[in-house]
Amino acid sequence: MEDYQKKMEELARTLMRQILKYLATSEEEMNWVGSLGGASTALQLNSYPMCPDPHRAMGLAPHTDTSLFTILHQRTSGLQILKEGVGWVSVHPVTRALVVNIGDLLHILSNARFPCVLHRVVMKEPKQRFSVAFFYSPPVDFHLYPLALSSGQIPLYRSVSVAEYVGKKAKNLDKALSSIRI
Ligand SMILES: O=C(O)CCC(=O)C(=O)O
Ligand SMILES: [Fe+2]
Repeated sequence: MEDYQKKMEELARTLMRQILKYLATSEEEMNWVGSLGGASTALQLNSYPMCPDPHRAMGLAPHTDTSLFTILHQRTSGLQILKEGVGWVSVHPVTRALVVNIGDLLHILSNARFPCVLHRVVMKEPKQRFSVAFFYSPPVDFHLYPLALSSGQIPLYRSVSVAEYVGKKAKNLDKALSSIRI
């Protein structure tokens, strides 16, 4: 497990660097990743027991993750994401592939260019489900705000510390993002 967490930390840092490059973040703002050496990470093992009548079983209620992003390992079906204009779409496991779910903090940081994804777990099959979620976030005292705005682009969100945002999310799950909207 420790080894897996270390590998995920390396992967998350690489991904974060690529995302910031894609967003055309300035040199100064890029230093931000350096400071993510002290990123806050968590590994969560999820188990969804088998239910003989899957129609009566609830997996995981719809939510967005509070992280920058979450790297998910899954071997059985059940995960669904909400696709705008389409509805709930299943994300089936692919051998040797990981799923990356964008969370609220990257949504804010990227000024909604990397939108967070609403997802849930449904237990349609009479089969136990396991998943391993690696949450990648800045340190709790970190203040984040929309980065890499070109001239004329307006920030959609005000600056917020990770701790403040986590508090808002705990109080008001689905209204946290809109509560910091400018
Ligand atoms: O089990 C899953 O695939 C979803 C887990 C998840 O969304 C979470 O832990 O936040
Ligand atoms: Fe999640």
